[in-house]
Amino acid sequence: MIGPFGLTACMSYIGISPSSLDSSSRAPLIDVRAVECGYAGRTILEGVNLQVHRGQVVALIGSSGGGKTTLLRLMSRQIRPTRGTVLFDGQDIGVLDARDIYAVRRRMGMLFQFGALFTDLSVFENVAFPLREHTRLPESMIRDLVLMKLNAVGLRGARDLMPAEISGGMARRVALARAIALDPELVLYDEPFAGLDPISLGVAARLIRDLNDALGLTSVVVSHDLHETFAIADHVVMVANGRIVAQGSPDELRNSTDPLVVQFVGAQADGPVRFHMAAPDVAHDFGFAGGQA
Ligand SMILES: Nc1ncnc2c1ncn2[C@@H]1O[C@H](COP(=O)(O)OP(=O)(O)OP(=O)(O)O)[C@@H](O)[C@H]1O
Repeated sequence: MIGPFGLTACMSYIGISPSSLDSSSRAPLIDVRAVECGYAGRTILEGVNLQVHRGQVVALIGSSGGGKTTLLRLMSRQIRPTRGTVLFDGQDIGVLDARDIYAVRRRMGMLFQFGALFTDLSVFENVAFPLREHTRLPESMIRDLVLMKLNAVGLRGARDLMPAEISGGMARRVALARAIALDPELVLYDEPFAGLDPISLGVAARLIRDLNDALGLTSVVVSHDLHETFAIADHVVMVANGRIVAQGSPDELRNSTDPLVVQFVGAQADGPVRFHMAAPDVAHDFGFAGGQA
């Protein structure tokens, strides 16, 4: 009989080290050091230092366009820093070759913005997909693992449904089951609550926390929903204008007097966080003389 979430035996059977269960290790799982990066020569993040400790739920918050998703992309080596290093479990992932980065990514689960399910596959097959892609497990083991993951998100009973037959909140939970199918050590979530009603949102948030603790995961969650995020995070990191401008426990951020934090947590449009993206002069764009904007 296999337990509710998956066993060490299953993990080693599919070749994954259950090292996340080793709480004796004090080195951070993710260590972002003095990183600078950007797209097409445009610098987005600058001087970013961030440690994600094992077992924690870390929330990345901040205004739109501040660089939160870019930070997740760095952690999963979808992009490389132009300066500085990103260490995963002590390894500089910026210098790994394709084979090694593939091995590292197997230790990460990702639920990226609007991470859609495959519409022509059942709920069961969606969760089975990474197991079929990345392992050679026998069908009976795949079945047990898929049902365990679906059970963990409360949807074992939905296994035969198609994505079109389930709600948005349920689809997000199936995507979560799929993200943890390979028993990752780290799960990266990009706006996992986007578009959910308040009840589904609360359920999804609680699930992220519970799965994190039950499976010995480490989670990084980008979210605009401060209420739910503060309720589940151990550590909150605020990213604005390409820099980390504040970090601490949810209470520390709530009680902060830093104008940037106060502006964001208090949802004020005006303040130190730029509302406008850098753009040509207003007078230039609208064709009138300077000084009249
Ligand atoms: N693939 C890309 N190519 C070029 N520029 C990009 C790319 N992805 C993001 N950017 C730019 O990088 C900046 C940071 O984007 P990013 O998506 O990291 O911000 P964010 O904080 O996650 O925003 P949001 O909360 O709106 O998702 C933005 O100015 C964005 O336009």
